Amino acid sequence: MKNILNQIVEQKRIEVQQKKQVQSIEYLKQSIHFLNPVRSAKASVLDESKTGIIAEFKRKSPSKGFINENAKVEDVVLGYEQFGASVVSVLTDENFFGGSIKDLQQANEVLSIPVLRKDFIVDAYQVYETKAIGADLMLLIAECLTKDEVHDLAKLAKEIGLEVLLEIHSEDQLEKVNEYIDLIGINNRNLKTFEVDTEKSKQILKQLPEDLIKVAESGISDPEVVKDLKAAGFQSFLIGENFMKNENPGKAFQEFVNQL
Ligand SMILES: O=P(O)(O)OC[C@@H](O)[C@@H](O)c1c[nH]c2ccccc12
Repeated sequence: MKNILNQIVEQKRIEVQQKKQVQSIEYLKQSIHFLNPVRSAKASVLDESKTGIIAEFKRKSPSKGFINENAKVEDVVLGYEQFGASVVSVLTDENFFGGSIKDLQQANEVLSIPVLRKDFIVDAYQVYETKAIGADLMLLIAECLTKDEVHDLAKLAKEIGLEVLLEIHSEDQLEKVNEYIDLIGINNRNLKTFEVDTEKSKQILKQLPEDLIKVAESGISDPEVVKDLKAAGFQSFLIGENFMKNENPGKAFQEFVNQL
């Protein structure tokens, strides 16, 4: 049986082919020349006046179903920013996460802090698109890409002025890290089985290159876990559902941060 990640990537490739028919890659390339330079996520995460948290806007997920279907982007992300988020992550995948490019653009318009495009990037077209919609950095998921694909997509991202977060969840994916990666995320959640294991993330952390910003991703709902991961050496924490499951995610974020 196919796991969820394979299904998502298969669907994504079809989606990208369809998009290319509607708007050519040349058109996207031209439109990015007029954009502002990126707000650096690396710098924002290291900024001591902020929390190091990458707070996520996520309406639904394959593991949980609907979390907060009708949340208003501006309200949520402004709450995140106001109470000390370093970066805001916005899901743009529609089929599996209920997100959209529009959600990201709306977040981007109101925020001063950097915006991460959270999607399944498998094609150069999506890298240009990420820049064209105004995101500051993009996610690459090691599990869905070969070493060469990670290299080529990350290199292109850097060339057009995007930062790159590479997500891994096992030691053997470390070989996919290259000089174009700015932040490395260790996913506590196995995307195939949905199990969460922060102890394993701490083990992998020990083997990461010194100069990369280290992000612990997924399944975090307890401020004590953030403290523990920080003590282990993580500089940043990607948290979504724990905030989004509340009617007022910005307020939930504030309450969480007060306990750090
Ligand atoms: O909602 P959580 O458990 O706090 O997790 C956030 C984030 O890490 C998760 O959404 C995520 C991590 N890697 C991904 C890859 C694609 C889509 C989503 C994700």
